[in-house]
Amino acid sequence: MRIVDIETFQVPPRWLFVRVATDEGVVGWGEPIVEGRAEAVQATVDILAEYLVGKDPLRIADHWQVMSKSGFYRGGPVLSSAVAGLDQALWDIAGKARGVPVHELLGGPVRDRVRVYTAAHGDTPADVADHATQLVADGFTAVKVTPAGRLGFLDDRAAIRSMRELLDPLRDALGDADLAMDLHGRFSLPMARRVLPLLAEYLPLFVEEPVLPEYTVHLGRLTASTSAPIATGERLYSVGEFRLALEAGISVAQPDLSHAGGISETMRIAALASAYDVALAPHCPLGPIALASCLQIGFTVPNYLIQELPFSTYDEAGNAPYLTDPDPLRISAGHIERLTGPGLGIDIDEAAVRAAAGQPHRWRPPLWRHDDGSFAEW
Ligand SMILES: O=C(O)[C@@H](O)[C@H](O)[C@H](O)CO
Ligand SMILES: [Mg+2]
Repeated sequence: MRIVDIETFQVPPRWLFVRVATDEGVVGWGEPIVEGRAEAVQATVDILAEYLVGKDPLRIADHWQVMSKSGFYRGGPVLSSAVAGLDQALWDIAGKARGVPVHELLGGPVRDRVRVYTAAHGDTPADVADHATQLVADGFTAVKVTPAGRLGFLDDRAAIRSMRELLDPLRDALGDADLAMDLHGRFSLPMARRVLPLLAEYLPLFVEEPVLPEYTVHLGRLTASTSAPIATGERLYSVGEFRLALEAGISVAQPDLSHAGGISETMRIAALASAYDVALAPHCPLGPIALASCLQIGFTVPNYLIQELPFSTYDEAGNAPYLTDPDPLRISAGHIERLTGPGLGIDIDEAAVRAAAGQPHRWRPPLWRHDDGSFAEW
C-alpha cells in the first residue's frame, strides 16, 4: 500500500482536518490543529506530505521519527500538531486496512465505555450554575468550569471573592456530580499557592493549569502545597515535556492528541504517566477526529480518568458534526461506548467537509488587556 495524496481542510468552528489517501482506496483522517494558528499547521502538513507521499502508510513508527526529527529543529506546537494529525490519519489507515479499531492494534480494550465531561459556560455565576445543572440533568457525571477571568499578578482578594460566588452555589447544585476547574494558566505562582488550598475545599475532580506551562518546572511547589489533584498538559507537546510535569507531582496528565504527537506519542506519555501513578484526561475542545483518537487511547490505556468533550459542537439531537453516522460518538449517561468500527471508528462525511472548507472563516483567540492597557492572559 502506498500513500498517494494528502489534503487539508480548514473547517468551522476552528479546526483543520487532514485526509490521507492510499492507492488501495483506504483513506485515513486526522486533525492537525493549533486553534487560531491553523494556517501555520497546514503549511507544515504540506512540508511533511512531501516526504509521506509514495511511502507505505503502515510504517507509522518510522514515519513518526522522520516527521518529528528529520527537520533537525524539533517540537513546539506547530510541528508537533502537524505530526499529530498525520499520525492519527496513519493509525486510521492501519486500522481500516486490517478491519479493526485502532485500540485493537494498541493492545485491545481495557474498558467498555469512556467517561466524558464538558465545560459549563455563562456570563454570570448563576448562568454557569444553570448550564452545569442542565449538563448533569442530561447525564454528565462531571463538568468543568473556569472560575477566574482576567487576573493580574496579585489579585487574590478579588479573584477569591468571585470564585466563591461561582463555586458555592455551583457545588451545591451539582449534587453527586464531579466538578473540575480550569484555571487556564491565569494565576501567578504566588497567587496559585494561596488559591489552591481554598479550591481544594470543594473537592475538585482536578484543578487544571494553575500556572502557565512555561512554569511547569515550579509545579512541584504547588502540588506540595495542596491536596487538590493538579492537572496539566494541553500546552505540552512531547513525552519529554510531560516528564517535567510528572516529576513535579501532577495527578492528571492532559495531552492533546492533536498537539502532542498524536496517538503514537500519547501512548508513550500514558506509559510514563503510569510509572508516576498519574491518570490521563486528554484535552479535546476539537472536532470528531481528534475526539475519536482520544477515545481509542481511552479504550486501551489502563491509567485513564476521563475524556474532555467538545459538547458545544454537538447539535440539539446529540450528533457530533462532520460524520455520516453520528451514532459512534453519541453520549449516553455521561459516557461514550466503545468504538467498534475499523480505524478511528468514525466515518467522515467528506462532502460535508469539502462544503464547509469552501466557506471562508477564520478564528483567532480573544485578546485580553488589563485596565492599564497591558496584555492579559486569556
Ligand atoms: O481545557 C480547555 O478545554 C481549554 O483550556 C481550551 O483548550 C482553551 O480555552 C482553548 O480552546
Ligand atoms: Mg484547559
